[in-house]
Amino acid sequence: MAVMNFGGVEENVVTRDEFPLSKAKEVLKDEVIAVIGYGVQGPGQSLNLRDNGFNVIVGQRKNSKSWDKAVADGWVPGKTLFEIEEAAEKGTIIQYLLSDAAQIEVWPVIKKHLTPGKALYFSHGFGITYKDRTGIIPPPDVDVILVAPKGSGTSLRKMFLEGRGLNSSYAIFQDATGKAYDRVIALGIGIGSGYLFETTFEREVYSDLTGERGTLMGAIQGLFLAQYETLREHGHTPSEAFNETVEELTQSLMPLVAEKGMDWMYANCSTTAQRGALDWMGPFHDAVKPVFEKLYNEVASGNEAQRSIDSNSQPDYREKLEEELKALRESEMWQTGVVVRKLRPENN
Ligand SMILES: NC(=O)C1=CN([C@@H]2O[C@H](COP(=O)(O)OP(=O)(O)OC[C@H]3O[C@@H](n4cnc5c(N)ncnc54)[C@H](O)[C@@H]3O)[C@@H](O)[C@H]2O)C=CC1
Ligand SMILES: CC(=O)[C@](C)(O)C(=O)O
Ligand SMILES: [Mg+2]
Ligand SMILES: [Mg+2]
Repeated sequence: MAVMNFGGVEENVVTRDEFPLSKAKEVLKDEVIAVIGYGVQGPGQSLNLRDNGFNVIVGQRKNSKSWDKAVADGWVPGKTLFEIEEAAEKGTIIQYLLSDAAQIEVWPVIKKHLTPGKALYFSHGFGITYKDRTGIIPPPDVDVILVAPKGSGTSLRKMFLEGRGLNSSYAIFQDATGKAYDRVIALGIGIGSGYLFETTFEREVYSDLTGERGTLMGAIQGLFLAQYETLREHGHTPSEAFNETVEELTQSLMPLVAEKGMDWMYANCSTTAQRGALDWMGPFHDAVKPVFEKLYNEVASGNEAQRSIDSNSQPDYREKLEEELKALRESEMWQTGVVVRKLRPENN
């Protein structure tokens, strides 16, 4: 484990140099890794593990779209693809990658097969941290570990195929065997993480729920829409409003931020833009800070988790989500986006 200085604060990180794939394979050579669930993280993690040469099987409900997808991805029924219970029985490491709500429902089945010495692996601190609400309380004689890729399972797979690596956090909740550290890091490297940074189950879920509701997904749409509406209400055309809100950000400016940070992006814009951005970042910060504070409190109190459990436990929750996504997709702003994307020269 390396101690690295992040802007003046020291943290533990594990890199591939220090814990190479060969070491990960040695650590896990006698393990059967059962990846339970084949939604978004399941495919990314299991395919990367398989391509990296680990002994991995998939557990998924039969007669589901995800089962058919697993077959299409080369998992073989009866050999490497099983019903959830059978996979849980065969696995010495159980990667619990059902949706967080489904994890509650299926828990009794998984628990039954958590015999001494096995490891239970999560990619979210949700089930364990909110145990009073999820009922997920593992037996004391198994390792309980976490690797949380910081991005979509789709990106985890895509970046792996490009020879890159998404970073992940890792945590140990319970070390029953004395092998939890080696197991968690080996799995983190095996699924294709670029590097791993240390956390706890609680800090992972609090930061993750805040991030996705905040800047990563919720806040960004709120911000985009507020600016788009303002421009439209003042007579600007859809293409002008969209380009000035979304397209320029994703195509030109965010890649500069990704490359060398915010000051670098600023420095590559006009001095007029720099003056204005430096003046207006304060008021925007002050306007949204109270919303972030409220959001964090809702996460830490468990209210957000409860809302997500309640809505995801409805039988028609997928249909309802799809309806809301459809409304987003059909809004003027995102319909404008469809046309704008088509106009990118590389897309035609
Ligand atoms: N989606 C992502 O990229 C990320 C997800 N995570 C975490 O990874 C875990 C898995 O998340 P996703 O891949 O998004 O899950 P998902 O929502 O795509 O669902 C995974 C699987 O659960 C199965 N499933 C749903 N309800 C079921 C039920 N009642 N009984 C049996 N199976 C059922 C589905 O068939 C699907 O294959 C969660 O803990 C999530 O928070 C962490 C980082 C990113
Ligand atoms: C992709 C990811 O890490 C999220 C946004 O936290 C999630 O899908 O839960
Ligand atoms: Mg996340
Ligand atoms: Mg999340």
